[in-house]
Amino acid sequence: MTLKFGGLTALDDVTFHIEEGEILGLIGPNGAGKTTCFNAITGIYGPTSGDIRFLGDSIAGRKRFEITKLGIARTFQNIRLFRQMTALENVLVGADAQHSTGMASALFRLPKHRREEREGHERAMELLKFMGLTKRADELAANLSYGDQRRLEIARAMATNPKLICLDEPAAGFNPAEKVQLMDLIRRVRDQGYTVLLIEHDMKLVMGVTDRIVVLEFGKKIADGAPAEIRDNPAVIAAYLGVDEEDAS
Ligand SMILES: Nc1ncnc2c1ncn2[C@@H]1O[C@H](COP(=O)(O)OP(=O)(O)OP(=O)(O)O)[C@@H](O)[C@H]1O
Repeated sequence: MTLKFGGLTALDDVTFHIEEGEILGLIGPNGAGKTTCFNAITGIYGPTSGDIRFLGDSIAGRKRFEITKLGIARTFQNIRLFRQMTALENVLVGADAQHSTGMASALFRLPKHRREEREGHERAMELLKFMGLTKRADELAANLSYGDQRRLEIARAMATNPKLICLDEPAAGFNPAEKVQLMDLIRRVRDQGYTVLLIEHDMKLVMGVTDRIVVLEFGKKIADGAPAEIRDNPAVIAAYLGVDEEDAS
């Protein structure tokens, strides 16, 4: 796809694919187009030209809720939780995206709606448990620690029952020990049957957790391969020269 903002080409004829069940890393220096890619995949922007296909369907330019229903979920670089809702309620909002019953059955509390509500609650508690947040279920999201908020965002994304989950810099602000835990968590997410697309600046984390990596620079794809190939790729090394030591390590 190509995606332009006025005169600026944020994505220039970028092509890549994601295999079912893989953890794909999307990396590149600041401004390379990674978040724009996520925004196009999740329906925030439509591509200027080209196409995005998901399980055989074109999703380019579709509405966000349609894309969620088709099975793509995401987290954001800057945490976007409902801060005045509890952890559990945040996850329930995610689960609501998949409810098949509408307003009328909610108003009249029809049996199917009640069943969906009960199942949604059970699933939300399972997800909180998976994230190690069971004890935080009734706390306001705003009062959770930073790490717990990041994990809650992932739980909320998983609650929409996606096939593909897109994580935008999930390790931002984490210390090394938290990053190791996050790598383990991302692997466990994949092992539960989800496909994972990951934007991350921390090279150690990306190299350690992904099956394959796509590298963008100035809106163009400059490499696509296994972590070991990417690490030794001269174009990638050149793209990263001059960035912070932490990003390059
Ligand atoms: N809504 C927008 N309007 C105009 N320009 C935008 C918009 N969103 C992104 N851009 C521009 O598109 C380019 C790619 O930005 P993008 O945020 O996708 O990069 P990124 O690789 O995610 O960077 P970072 O690692 O800093 O998050 C940048 O030049 C950015 O300024």
